[in-house]
Amino acid sequence: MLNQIAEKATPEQATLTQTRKADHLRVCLEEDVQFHQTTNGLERYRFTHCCLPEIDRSEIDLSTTFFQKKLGAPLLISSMTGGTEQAKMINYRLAEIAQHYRIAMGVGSQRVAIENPQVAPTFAVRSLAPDILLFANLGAVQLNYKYGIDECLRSVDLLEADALILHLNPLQECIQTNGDTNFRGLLAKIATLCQKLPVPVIAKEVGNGISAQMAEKLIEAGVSAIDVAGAGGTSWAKVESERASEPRQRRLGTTFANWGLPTAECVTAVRAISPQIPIIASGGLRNGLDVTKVIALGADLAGLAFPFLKAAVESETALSELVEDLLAEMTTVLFCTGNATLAGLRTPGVLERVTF
Ligand SMILES: NC(=O)C1=CN([C@@H]2O[C@H](COP(=O)(O)OP(=O)(O)OC[C@H]3O[C@@H](n4cnc5c(N)ncnc54)[C@H](OP(=O)(O)O)[C@@H]3O)[C@@H](O)[C@H]2O)C=CC1
Ligand SMILES: Cc1cc2nc3c(=O)[nH]c(=O)nc-3n(C[C@H](O)[C@H](O)[C@H](O)COP(=O)(O)O)c2cc1C
Ligand SMILES: C=C(C)CCOP(=O)(O)OP(=O)(O)O
Ligand SMILES: [Mg+2]
Repeated sequence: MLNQIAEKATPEQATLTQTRKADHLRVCLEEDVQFHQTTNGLERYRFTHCCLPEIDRSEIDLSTTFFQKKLGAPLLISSMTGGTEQAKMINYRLAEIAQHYRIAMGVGSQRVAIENPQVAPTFAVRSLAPDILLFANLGAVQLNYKYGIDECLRSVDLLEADALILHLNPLQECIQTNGDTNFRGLLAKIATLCQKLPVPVIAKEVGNGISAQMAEKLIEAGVSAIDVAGAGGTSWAKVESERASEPRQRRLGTTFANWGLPTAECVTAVRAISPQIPIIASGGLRNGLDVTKVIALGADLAGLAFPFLKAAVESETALSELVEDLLAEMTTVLFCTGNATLAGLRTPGVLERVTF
């Protein structure tokens, strides 16, 4: 086992990965790395206001199911962190809030724990959140860098996860110092993994979006859900640009700062090619109005990363206030569109494209 690890990561590499994890938290929290020119696209949609809802607001039900698990609301704390002491504190706080409100949660890439098993406890949140829908996370590209079913299984087992998220981040790896940019032949490897892994595989971008064409290929390969992670929120070209020490590499990041497919476009396009595939919408969702809009557009779950990070580092109170605000906003949308449940949001005419 130790030989196997040594073969896949030198101690230097393991330390570099841990430093990168710390950098990602610091840069996201301290620098402005959000998209500005490119938006999530949801401003193009408006709910049709209902002046006479004929329902009691207190009876509105936000619950839903995803992968056969019941959730209190269609919310996911998107994959973010692990591998450092600060990451551990963040993951533990996130897990406690997820358990309290019965919402879904992902952890950050577990590559850092494959390279250095000592940091595995920074991810191990299952005991704090025994009932939640919990997602493991690895980069798909690692399948081209000696990772296979064993590393995927170890990541899933560490969390007792309900599914494995494979992140697809070609732009980020281009800007990242020594990024992993051999993406050749990955679709076939993803297909093999989907067959062998005992839990579902979810394909996820990191903020540049998944097109209908690529979603079709991933579904064909056997993934059980798509997290579009579109443009409009955290820009990973900006994050890696901030980390880069070489001026020309920084420039590459700023040139591509606004690259990607807006989240709203991804959700509508992916839903159009597959009526059944479970869709997670994420990328730039910042309030309960955004969440209900993506549900109305055809998503099954809505993921938020940066807002949960900001609240988690602030306090447990900030985290519960964030969730309470999201729930109040979602409830208000249901009430003011005359719907008692989320299903009603997909009724034709409830969400309209703004035409003027
Ligand atoms: N984005 C980056 O990381 C960096 C960008 N640049 C350069 O800056 C220019 C624009 O960069 P680009 O990334 O494409 O665009 P940005 O996403 O940075 O900005 C686009 C627009 O958003 C506005 N904006 C920027 N920051 C904020 C903020 N914190 N809150 C609200 N609005 C904001 C700007 O308005 P306003 O003009 O009023 O600021 C601008 O109109 C380019 O020439 C780029 O090369 C250079 C270094 C880094
Ligand atoms: C600090 C931080 C670390 C992240 N790390 C990961 C990761 O390890 N794996 C992954 O799939 N996505 C990762 N993401 C990306 C988010 O899951 C999400 O796709 C992206 O940030 C867009 O969502 P947002 O606009 O709500 O932040 C990370 C995001 C943040 C803020
Ligand atoms: C941070 C995001 C958005 C995705 C993963 O980034 P990394 O490229 O640092 O992840 P690993 O190589 O450690 O898997
Ligand atoms: Mg990587």
